[in-house]
Amino acid sequence: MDTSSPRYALCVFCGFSTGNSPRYQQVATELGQLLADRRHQLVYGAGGVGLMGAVARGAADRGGEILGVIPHFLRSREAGHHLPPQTVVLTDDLLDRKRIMIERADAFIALPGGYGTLDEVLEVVSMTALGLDVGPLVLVDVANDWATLRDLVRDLLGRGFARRHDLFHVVGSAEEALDAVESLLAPAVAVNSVG
Ligand SMILES: C/C(=C\CNc1ncnc2c1ncn2[C@@H]1O[C@H](COP(=O)(O)O)[C@@H](O)[C@H]1O)CO
Repeated sequence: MDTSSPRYALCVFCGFSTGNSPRYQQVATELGQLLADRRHQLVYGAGGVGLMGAVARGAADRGGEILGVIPHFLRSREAGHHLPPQTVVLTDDLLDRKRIMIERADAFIALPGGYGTLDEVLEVVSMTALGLDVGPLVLVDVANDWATLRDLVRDLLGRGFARRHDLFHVVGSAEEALDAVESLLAPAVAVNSVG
């Protein structure tokens, strides 16, 4: 087995703030560490602050491979003082950043965040709803963070403005998130396969 190349490129969306509880940073760090331990590449928004920084430092501490994608205008604002080593792709704007992160990823994991995170999550949700196979999306609940999104989906379904309810998965820990994406990405094994 080739152990040098990453297994999957996993894009993590999350806030450039830390949130109101230390638990958010703990989970973000753990996600970065586990992602690297399991030999996945981290694709993310190239930030060194907030949860973005915590995920990246977690991955870097364990020798993980990191691809950061960020527009020129955000680079100094979101780099902070503890940006770990990574390959950086500079983009002209936020739309290009989002497109490149989505193109480069096999699957998506979202931690809690603000408007930017919500925008990225909804981009993947709406692309999947349109039948574009961008990869599975797993949301990590740290403190019931995704309840309002689930309520919104229920509301859209109830009012006849959405048809699919299976556009993302919600889990309760970093480990469950990685278990979920790995099983969703694993090639199906044919029941009658030999060897
Ligand atoms: C696509 C455009 C506006 C929509 N807003 C955003 N789109 C993509 N990324 C964004 C947007 N606003 C902030 N961001 C970045 O997301 C990261 C996480 O931010 P959060 O708000 O803490 O969740 C961070 O890098 C933000 O800069 C305009 O064309």
